[in-house]
Amino acid sequence: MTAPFGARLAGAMDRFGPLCVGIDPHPGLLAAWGLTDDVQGLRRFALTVVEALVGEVAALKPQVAFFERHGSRGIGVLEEVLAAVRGEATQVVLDAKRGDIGSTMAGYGDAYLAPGAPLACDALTVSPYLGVGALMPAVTAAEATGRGLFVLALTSNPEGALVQHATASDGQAVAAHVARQVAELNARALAAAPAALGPYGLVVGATVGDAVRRHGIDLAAVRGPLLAPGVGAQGAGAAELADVFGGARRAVLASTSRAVLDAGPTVASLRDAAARAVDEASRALR
Ligand SMILES: O=C(O)c1cc(=O)[nH]c(=O)n1[C@@H]1O[C@H](COP(=O)(O)O)[C@@H](O)[C@H]1O
Repeated sequence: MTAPFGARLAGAMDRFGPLCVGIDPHPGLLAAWGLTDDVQGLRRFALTVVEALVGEVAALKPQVAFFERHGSRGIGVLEEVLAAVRGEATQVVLDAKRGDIGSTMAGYGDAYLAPGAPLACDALTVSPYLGVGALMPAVTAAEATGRGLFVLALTSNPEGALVQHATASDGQAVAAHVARQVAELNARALAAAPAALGPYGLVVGATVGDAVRRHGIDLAAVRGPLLAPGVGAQGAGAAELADVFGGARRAVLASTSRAVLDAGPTVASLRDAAARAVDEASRALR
């Protein structure tokens, strides 16, 4: 790979605007598209989204659960999706939210971040709730291959607050610690290879209200991309994006799945819906 993930993503955001579209083949969406809830339907759905949106949006984000529910052949379709987007300007964020003890994280690093891995992606979503430090083998794997990670900090679902807003022994919120530790990873990576964005991002839902301000989290100091799900089906829009991210908004990659996927099954209608979502995100985050 030529440039590291943060530089590739920054380039794609400059070119296509600050939008990531999720590939979430829910059974209800397969039915709405007139597809069967099986591997054939899954394949048609996912490859139609790829055909419609590669070269149109900054990132695509396949959600592994909707591939895994079809077993090994569903994973085979995920491999096809990743192969179809690999090397394109549109980046692939694989949404697997992996998080485990360090020795197991090395296995996830091999699965998703190693060169030549069938499931290799540009960046992987990871969960820090076994400790940000436990993610280090994945950081090492990402660093070796110019890939990236998105670490969950403030998730878009209301249930996340109990854990993420909890106060650690030093009086800081758990999410603030996650942000600080990811900022340290980026500072190290950017010292070695300067770029517009570091390779380690945070996930901060567009639905989190004033949580960033309330917990004194300095998102700009992270110097990495801020993946903002919750746009569309979960209720957030332009106003919420502008409000949650404030001065860090230039680093935001707004993320939406159902709000665009609902427009299928045609390539043209998906492109139109994505173009409208790109416009809305661009205006909110300008
Ligand atoms: O990591 C994610 O992408 C993610 C984090 C989060 O805090 N909230 C969240 O909704 N997501 C994912 O983003 C997608 C949201 O889908 P829609 O609600 O249809 O836009 C789903 O695939 C979720 O798993």
